[in-house]
Amino acid sequence: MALAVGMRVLTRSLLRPWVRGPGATPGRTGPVAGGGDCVRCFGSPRVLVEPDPAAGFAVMKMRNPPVNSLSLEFLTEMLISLEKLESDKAFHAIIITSDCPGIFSAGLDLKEMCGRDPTHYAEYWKAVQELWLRFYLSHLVVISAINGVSPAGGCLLALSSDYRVLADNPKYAIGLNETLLGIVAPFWFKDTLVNTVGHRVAERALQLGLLFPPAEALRVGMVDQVVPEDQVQSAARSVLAQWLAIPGHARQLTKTLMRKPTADRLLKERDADIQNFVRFISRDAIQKALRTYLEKLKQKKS
Ligand SMILES: CCCC/C=C/CC(=O)SCCNC(=O)CCNC(=O)[C@H](O)C(C)(C)COP(=O)(O)OP(=O)(O)OC[C@H]1O[C@@H](n2cnc3c(N)ncnc32)[C@H](O)[C@@H]1OP(=O)(O)O
Repeated sequence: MALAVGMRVLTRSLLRPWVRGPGATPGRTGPVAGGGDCVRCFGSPRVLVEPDPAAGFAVMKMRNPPVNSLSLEFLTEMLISLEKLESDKAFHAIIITSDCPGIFSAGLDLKEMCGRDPTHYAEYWKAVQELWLRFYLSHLVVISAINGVSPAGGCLLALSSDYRVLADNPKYAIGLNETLLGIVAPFWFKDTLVNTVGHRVAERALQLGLLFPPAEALRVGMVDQVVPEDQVQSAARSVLAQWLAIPGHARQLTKTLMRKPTADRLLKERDADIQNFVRFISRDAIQKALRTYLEKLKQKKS
């Protein structure tokens, strides 16, 4: 409920210029790759959308510095931008990438899961579920141009897309590392990974909390392509051409056929999954583990 209200308010306040249409008042302007201003860009404080309606796609850039952690506000803004693009017939695809150097996304925001009350945990988890459901089932082609490290929730976001291009930098590891934090990836994180890399690879990766460097990620099928760092965006654009050449209705129905059973598992148990999360995350031992982990991240600097 709170999420729905939040989304309505944000939609009205942040995206109005685009709602009037690309031919009318331009949206927010900003620098784009290759120089110049992007007169049609729109978005919100944490999500910049660079639309190319003539080519049928938009680039969604995550910019929630320093690490694109998926806070409640950030999740909400991403959902709004996705909804906007989905409801505009000019768009058939999005490329999701990061505006934070070296980081695709650090995953769920640990501060949303630490030292808060059960109502907050429930609201947050519902937003996390919603993000996954919407990206996983989007009728748009979703390509991830992964230009940084992407642990846990960052990896889940990438796994929810249809195709993943990863920059070839040994620092850009990707994986579901929840066990390293002393927490357990929920069944729908696990299902998404199994659907991508198969049962055996997922079983080992999940138990050990493995973060795969690019060559390994490619080998196990966690990503589809590894390219030199300066070619991630162009490679994502190139691959889009192949996806967009397929008749849209056939591709969309096939995507639904492949993914709906996995999404339905969560949809059927959504409230129970929220209750489980709230119970689990509220435990003293889990709160202590998260605090210790956050502390370790801070100490790393000194
Ligand atoms: C049933 C329960 C299931 C719950 C499922 C959870 C899934 C998740 O996604 S849990 C989150 C898992 N994420 C991680 O383990 C990543 C943690 N972060 C890192 O490893 C590193 O930050 C990085 C490799 C992403 C980046 O390293 P870098 O050296 O560039 O930056 P840092 O100095 O480490 O961080 C800067 C700043 O950001 C804070 N931060 C980092 N990650 C998170 C996060 N996930 N949530 C909130 N805040 C985060 C970090 O503490 C630093 O903060 P300060 O500047 O205040 O010290």
